[in-house]
Amino acid sequence: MCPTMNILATEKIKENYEGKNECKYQKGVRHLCESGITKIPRKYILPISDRPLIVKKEEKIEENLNLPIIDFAQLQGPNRSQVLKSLAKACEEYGFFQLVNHGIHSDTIQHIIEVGKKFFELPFEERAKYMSIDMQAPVRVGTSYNQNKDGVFCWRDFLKLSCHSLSSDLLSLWPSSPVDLREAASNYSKQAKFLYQLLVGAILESLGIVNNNDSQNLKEFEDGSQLLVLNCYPSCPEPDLTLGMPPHSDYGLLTLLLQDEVKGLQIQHQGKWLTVEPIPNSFVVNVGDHLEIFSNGRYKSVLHRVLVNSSKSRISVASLHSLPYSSKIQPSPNLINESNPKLYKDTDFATFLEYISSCEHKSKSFLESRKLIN
Ligand SMILES: O=C(O)CCC(=O)C(=O)O
Ligand SMILES: [Fe+2]
Repeated sequence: MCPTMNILATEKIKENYEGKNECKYQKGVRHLCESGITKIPRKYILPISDRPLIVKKEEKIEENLNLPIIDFAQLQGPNRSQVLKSLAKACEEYGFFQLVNHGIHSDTIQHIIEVGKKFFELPFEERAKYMSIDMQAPVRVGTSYNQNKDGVFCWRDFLKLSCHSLSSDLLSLWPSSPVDLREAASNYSKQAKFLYQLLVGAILESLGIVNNNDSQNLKEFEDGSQLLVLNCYPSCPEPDLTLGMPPHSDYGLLTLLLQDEVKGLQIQHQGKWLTVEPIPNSFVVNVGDHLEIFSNGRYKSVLHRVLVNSSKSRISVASLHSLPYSSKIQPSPNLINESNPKLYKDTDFATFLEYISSCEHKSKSFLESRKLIN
């Protein structure tokens, strides 16, 4: 064989090999781990500058963050105005808070986490029935952040369930295994939605927006979209080379996040990545891009990411809430005046979907693209 032919043949073999591997990675991290790996494949290795700095326990300089705590029971009682001030401060300074005494029973919380664990333990073929690369599919099992576009994959598998109008038609599309998934997820999502509605009312009040005829129809905030995302981060043999989720902000108004007892969530605060300490049965609540836009930049949609670890897998359940898919999202006219000019372009859900499906994940790029002044 002449040397050129030799090079071409080698290239072809390499292409085939990589093509085959690409296909393997699309099947998710659990599937990959089931083959008994001891090193992570190149596909998951981040460039050095994007890798997390994982601090060993013995070194004791890990930076943990106690997020502001909002006591939901207090918010509903005579101290409401005081709690609203703390809520506003948390949304301005951190974009995050932990919500305690929220009234959702710990059994409901444990049930959805258990069901999540069981789902990801199902045989690959069972989970694969729900795999789809269509970002708008009402039920979607997938991997990484945006598996259609990500150059480097992240160490996450997920199940996304659209919860818009929990009709029996919609529920029949949800996974039938584990047997109690539909019941646990619909029960949980209804309660999370109710909590969100009360919270978003408090957020609007904290912004000084009251329900009057001049303001956007506030019903839109309550009757909007909801997406439940069950995240599974399997234990990882080389956690310092990859991430469970890359730095990102959430697109919606508010995200209510449950995490199990394994830590991993980090938020960016004053230029540092700080680990959020899990509080059992509490929610981590964060401001999304739509709320930053609506509040004309007063409340911050903050970058966060997820670390993985070598000994434990981790489950989290995010309930993402926003306006109805067809609504326009714009800075509230109530918050704009001569000294506070409009800072963001109007947007809608379709624009967001178009943006994320058309570019590789680049941290806060969607929100940045909506800014009028950079
Ligand atoms: O798993 C976590 O702690 C965070 C998940 C997250 O950021 C998301 O689902 O958007
Ligand atoms: Fe997130």
